[in-house]
Amino acid sequence: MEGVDYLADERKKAEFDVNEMKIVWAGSRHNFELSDRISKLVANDPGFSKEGRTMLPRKELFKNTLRKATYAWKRIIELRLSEEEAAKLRHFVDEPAFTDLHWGMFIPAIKGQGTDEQQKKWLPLAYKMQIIGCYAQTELGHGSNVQGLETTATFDPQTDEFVIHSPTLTSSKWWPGGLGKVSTHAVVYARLITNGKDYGINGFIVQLRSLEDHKPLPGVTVGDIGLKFGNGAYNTMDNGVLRFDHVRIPRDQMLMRVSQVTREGKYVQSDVPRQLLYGTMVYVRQTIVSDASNALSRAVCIATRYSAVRRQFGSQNGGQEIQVIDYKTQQNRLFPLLASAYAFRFVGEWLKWLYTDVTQRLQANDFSTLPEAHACTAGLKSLTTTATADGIEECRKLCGGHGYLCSSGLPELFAVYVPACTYEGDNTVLLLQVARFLMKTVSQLGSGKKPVGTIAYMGRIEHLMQCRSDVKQAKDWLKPSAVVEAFEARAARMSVACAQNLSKFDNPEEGFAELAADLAEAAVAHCQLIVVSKFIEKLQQDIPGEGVKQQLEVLCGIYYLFLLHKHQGDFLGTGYITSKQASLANDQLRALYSQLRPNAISLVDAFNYTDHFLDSILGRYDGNVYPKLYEAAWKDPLNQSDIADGFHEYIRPLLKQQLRTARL
Ligand SMILES: CC/C=C\C/C=C\C/C=C\C/C=C\C/C=C\C/C=C\C=C\C(=O)SCCNC(=O)CCNC(=O)[C@H](O)C(C)(C)COP(=O)(O)OP(=O)(O)OC[C@H]1O[C@@H](n2cnc3c(N)ncnc32)[C@H](O)[C@@H]1OP(=O)(O)O
Ligand SMILES: Cc1cc2nc3c(=O)[nH]c(=O)nc-3n(C[C@H](O)[C@H](O)[C@H](O)COP(=O)(O)OP(=O)(O)OC[C@H]3O[C@@H](n4cnc5c(N)ncnc54)[C@H](O)[C@@H]3O)c2cc1C
Repeated sequence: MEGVDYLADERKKAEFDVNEMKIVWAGSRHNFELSDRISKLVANDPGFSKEGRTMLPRKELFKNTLRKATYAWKRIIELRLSEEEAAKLRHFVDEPAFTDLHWGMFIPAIKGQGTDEQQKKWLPLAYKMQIIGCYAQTELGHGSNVQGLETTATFDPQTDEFVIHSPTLTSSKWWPGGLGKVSTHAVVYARLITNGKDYGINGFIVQLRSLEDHKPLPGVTVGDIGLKFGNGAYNTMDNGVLRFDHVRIPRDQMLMRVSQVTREGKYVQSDVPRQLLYGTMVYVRQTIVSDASNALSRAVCIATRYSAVRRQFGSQNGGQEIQVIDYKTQQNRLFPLLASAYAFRFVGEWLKWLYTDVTQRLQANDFSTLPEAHACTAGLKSLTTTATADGIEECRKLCGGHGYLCSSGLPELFAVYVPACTYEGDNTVLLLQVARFLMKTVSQLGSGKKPVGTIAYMGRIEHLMQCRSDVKQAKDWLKPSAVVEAFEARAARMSVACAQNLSKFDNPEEGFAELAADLAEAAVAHCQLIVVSKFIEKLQQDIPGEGVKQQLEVLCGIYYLFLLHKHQGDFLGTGYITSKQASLANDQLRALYSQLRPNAISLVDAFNYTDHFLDSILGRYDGNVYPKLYEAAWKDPLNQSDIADGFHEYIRPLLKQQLRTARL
C-alpha cells in the first residue's frame, strides 16, 4: 500500500533527536541544508532519473551519461549554482562521468602545479568547460611506480617546444577517466628531458582533440580501454588509452610551479619539494576518505532498513516471525559497519582540516607537515576504502538473496566503489608508504626530534612499551583513556617490533621488502588509532540535541571494541591486554549492540538520503519492500513477452525432440 510507513514503529523507538543528528552527520547546519536542498532538487528532476540504468548496453549507457552530465551543467548554469552547490549536484546525480575527473583532478592539478600565469590562462577555460580535461598519469606498464613512467617530454630549443612521445607500448597512457571519448585536454605526466638529461616526472598540459570537430589531433591516438566490472556501474566512464607520436606543445604548457625549463633549455628546480608533483593525489585521497563514509552509509542504510523489514523464524502462536535485525549475529555484522560509517565521517572531516592546514602552510613555504599529510591521506585512504568495499559486500550478504538483485542497489554500489581500493594508489602500496613514515619516526626517536601530530604518541614510547591495561570490568572499556592507550600501545609496539627486525638486515631496502607484510599491519594499527582518536575527540566537543551525544558514544564504543575484538591477536600478542580483558571487551560490545538496536533505523535516517539517491528497493524509506520487488521484476526486458525470444529457435526443437523420444 502506498503512503504507509512500514518502519514507523521502528522510528518511534528512537531515543535521540534525529534532526540534530542529521546536522552532526552533515558536519554543520549549512552543509545539512545544502545537501537536503540539492538532493531533493535532483530527486525531483526527471532528467536525472536512474530508471533502467543497469539494463543499458554500453554505448547507450555512455550516451545517457553524457546527456545527464551535460544536463547537470545546464542546470548549474540556469540556477546559478555556486561551486559548492554544483559539486553537491554532481554528487547526488550519482553517476560517474568525465566531469568527475575534469573538476576533481584536471583543475586541481593545474591549481597545484601551475604557476600563477598558467592558472590565469587555463583555469577560466576549464571553469567554463570550454575545454574538458583529464589526469593522464598511469600507463599500461606502470601505475604504482610513478617514477617508472616512460612517456617522454623532450625539450626542443630550436622551436621552444616540448615533444611528447610514447616510446613503447607499455608507455601508452591507460586508465585515465574521461580520456577515452570526451577530454579535449589532459595533464600528462612524462619524463622531462632537456639537453640530453632525464629530470624525472613532470606534468604537461596537452591538447588531445580538436575543439572544432573533436577529432584526435595529429600524432594523438586515443580511445576507450573497454568494458569494466559490473552492470552499468563504472562503465559510464570512458577510461582511456592514449599514445603520442612526437606531439609538439609550447614550452609554457609544462606545469612550472615545482620546476622550470628556461628558453635556453636549462632545468631549474624551485625551492618547493619535488613531492608537490604528487599533490593532486594527496588532495584526491583526502576526498576519497570523505567519500568512503558516503558509500558505506548508503550500503548500511539499505541493509539496516531491510533487516528491520525482513522476518525469519521464531513465530510464536501464529504471530509474526523475528525481524532479522534482532539476531545477534546480524547485529555483530551490521552494527560495526554502521559505527564505521560514522567513524569515517568524522575522520574525513578532520582530514579535510589537516589538508587545508598543510595547503596554507605550503603557500607560506612551510613544508614541515607534508610528510605527515602524505602518510595520513595515504593510510586513511587505504584503511577506509578497504573497509568500505568489504562493508558494502557484507551489506549485500546481510540482505540475503534479495541483496543479489540489482534492484537492491548493492551490486552496482559495490561495482562502482571497489576500484577505490586501487585508484589513487593501490591500498597495499599506500600502507607501505605509511610504514616508511613510521620506521623513519621510530629511527629518529633518540635524536631529540619530538614527534608531533598523529605520531605524537611515539614521544611516549618508553611508557607505551611497558604499560598494561587496567581494565577490570566490562564497563571500564568505555573509558576513553583506557581505549586510546590500548590502541597507542598496540601501534607503537608493532612499529617498534618491525624496526627491531629491520635492524637485523644489512641492507635496509632488502629488510623492508622481506618484512613488508608485518610493516603493512603496523601501518593499519597506526591508521586505526587515528580513526579511533578522532572519533573520541569528536565526542569531547559540544554536541547539541537530545540523546545525540549518547548515541555517538555507543557508536564509538562499537567501532573500537569491534576492532579490538577483530585484532585481539595484536593486543594480546603485544602483551597490552590479558585474555580476560579481551573477553570483557566482547561483553561490553554485546551490551552496546543492545543499546543501539532501538535506534538503528533512526541512525540511518540521519544520513538523510532520498530514495532517488539510495536507488534501492530494499532500502526504501517506507520499508514497502515486497510489492515493489514484485513490481520491479515485471519491468525486466525478459518479461516483455510470455514467450522468450529464442524459444522457437532453441527450446521448441528441444521439447519436440523429447516428445519424439517419449513416443518411441
Ligand atoms: C551506484 C553509485 C554510482 C555512482 C557514484 C558516483 C560518483 C563517485 C563519486 C566520487 C568518488 C570519489 C572519488 C573518485 C575519484 C577518483 C577516481 C578516479 C580517478 C582516479 C585517478 C587515479 O588513480 S590517478 C593515478 C593515481 N596514481 C597513484 O596513486 C600512484 C601511486 N603511487 C605513488 O603515489 C608513488 O609512486 C609512491 C608514493 C607509491 C612512491 O613514490 P616514489 O617517488 O617512487 O617514492 P618514494 O621513494 O617511496 O618516495 C619519495 C619521497 O616522497 C614522499 N612521497 C611520496 N608520495 C608523496 C605524496 N603524495 N606527497 C608527499 N610526499 C610524498 C615519500 O614519503 C618519500 O619521502 P621521504 O621523506 O621518505 O624521502
Ligand atoms: C576505475 C579506475 C580509474 C582510474 N582512473 C585513473 C585516472 O583518471 N588517471 C590515472 O592516471 N590513473 C587512473 N587509474 C589508474 C590507477 O591509479 C592505478 O591502477 C593504481 O595506481 C594502481 O596501479 P597499478 O594498476 O599499476 O597496480 P600495480 O602496482 O601493478 O599493482 C598490482 C599488485 O601489485 C602489488 N604491488 C605493486 N607494487 C608493490 C610494492 N612496491 N610492494 C608490494 N606490492 C606491490 C599491489 O599491491 C597489487 O596487488 C584508474 C584505475 C582504476 C581502476
